[in-house]
Amino acid sequence: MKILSAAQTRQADACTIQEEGISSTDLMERAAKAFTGWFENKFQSGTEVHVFCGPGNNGGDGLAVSRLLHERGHRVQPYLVGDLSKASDDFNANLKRLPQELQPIRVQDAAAIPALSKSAFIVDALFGTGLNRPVTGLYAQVINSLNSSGATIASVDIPSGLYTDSQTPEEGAIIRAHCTATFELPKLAFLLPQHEQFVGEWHVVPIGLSEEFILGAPTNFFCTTQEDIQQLLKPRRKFSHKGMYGHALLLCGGYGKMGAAVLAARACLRSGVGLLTVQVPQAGYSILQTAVPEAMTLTDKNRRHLSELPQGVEKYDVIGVGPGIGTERVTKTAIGQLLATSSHPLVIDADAINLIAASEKLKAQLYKKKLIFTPHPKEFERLVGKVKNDYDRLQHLREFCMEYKCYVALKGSHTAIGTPEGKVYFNTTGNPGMATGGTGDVLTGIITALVGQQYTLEEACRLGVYVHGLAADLALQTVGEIAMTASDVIDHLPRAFLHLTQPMP
Ligand SMILES: NC(=O)C1=CN([C@@H]2O[C@H](COP(=O)(O)OP(=O)(O)OC[C@H]3O[C@@H](n4cnc5c(N)ncnc54)[C@H](OP(=O)(O)O)[C@@H]3O)[C@@H](O)[C@H]2O)[C@@H](O)CC1
Ligand SMILES: [K+]
Repeated sequence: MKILSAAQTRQADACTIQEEGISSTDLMERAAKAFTGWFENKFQSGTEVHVFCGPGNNGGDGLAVSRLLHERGHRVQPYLVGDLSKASDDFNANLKRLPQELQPIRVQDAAAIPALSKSAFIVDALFGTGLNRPVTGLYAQVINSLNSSGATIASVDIPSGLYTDSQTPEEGAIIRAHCTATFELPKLAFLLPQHEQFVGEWHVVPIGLSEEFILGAPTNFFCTTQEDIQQLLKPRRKFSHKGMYGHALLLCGGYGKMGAAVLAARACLRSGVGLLTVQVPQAGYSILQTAVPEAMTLTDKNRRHLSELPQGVEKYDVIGVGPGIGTERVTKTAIGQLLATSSHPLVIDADAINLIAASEKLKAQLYKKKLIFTPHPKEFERLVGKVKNDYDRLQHLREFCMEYKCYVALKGSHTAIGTPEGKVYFNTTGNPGMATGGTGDVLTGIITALVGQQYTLEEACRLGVYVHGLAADLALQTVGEIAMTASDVIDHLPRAFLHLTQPMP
């Protein structure tokens, strides 16, 4: 699913109106109906709803939503905030459509801002994608007052005051919504961790914008949906054997961190790899053989750390490296050898990233390789330097991937996968239960297995990240967020793959 800019969203709006031969008020009615349907589904009927409308079309949506909720039996109070001399045509059209018994309250100065109780429901329709400067003055006072009321806030399209696709200036007030229903496509701002407190839980509500326009609109940003993933997934062939699903090598584990190797290996095997060999320091031999009997185990000459590559390293289809390996000098040398000699796709995680980030010599060896990096934000900053904010991080992600022609799965609530073409795919599965030691090792194992099965590097990243999050979402139902461990994620990989191979409803 594409993510469009605010300007493109306006164009999509205009294009739809022209294509369908409808008026902009008709499209607004569609949007308001979609929002109202979502709102009623989410909250019980008969609730008292306070709808705050700004002067533009977002405010127009608010007025139409007020009328529709009123018709559905809710107690509704619309508010018209600020100077309405410049109100949009569709705002005015919907103001006229308000029934007699719905008298809007004008809020033209701070004294008129109502004090709302915690139990109230607020619909935030002050500003949408047409916001063109930070919100200050009376509008900011209203926003601050709504935020501090403790009432439940549902935003129309986007929390008012938040910029759709660029950094909101510090001085701008922003609604802190509990939930946001956005029209047709997700907005870039929703996918960035720095906006968690504003956007809350978000939902996309379709309003039938021109498919043709969306298809042709250029963008670098995408959200991965289940449908996208199901189209990527390759069924296993009837006349197949283990040789057809790749032989993966994992270089993982170190003294005191053998768990990382066990987790990566188990996840790799649960993700369909044909054969798996794991090379661990000598101290890990019995651990691996006992914990993961399906894997073949090789031992390093070093007792505690990775220090060498196995013989015949060319025979593997893919190599996953990093979980639990530490940053010893001997390990750095081995990583250097791997980068210098290997022509295989490499999945690089954890301390392998840290070692590369700290060495210009290793970095210089990254060119012309088939590489996937799976850093968390701290590891990513070690690679690219300090970032100023989440938009800056995205820009660094794109630049790094374009420079080294590599893939980076930058882990987070919406893991962002950067590609050599400068595209970014945001993931849509996963939950806070995954914020626990070892889940990253699991992801390394999954992606390594998928590359081994001949998925392209891009497919392996998108599918791997998605199924990793989906397994955690399925685990949520039995273990919950607090108790979730990385092993729970592995244990739910079978159900996650099954879920993806079942036909869409
Ligand atoms: N696209 C779609 O698919 C559909 C979109 N729809 C809806 O339309 C929304 C976009 O509407 P929009 O373009 O009228 O912009 P909106 O956000 O209401 O604000 C613009 C107004 O605010 C003003 N203004 C701006 N910044 C300001 C500030 N900081 N402080 C103070 N004033 C400020 C600006 O006036 P200015 O002073 O700049 O002249 C102008 O009056 C969209 O989010 C969705 O809800 C649906 O109805 C149908 C399908
Ligand atoms: K809004």
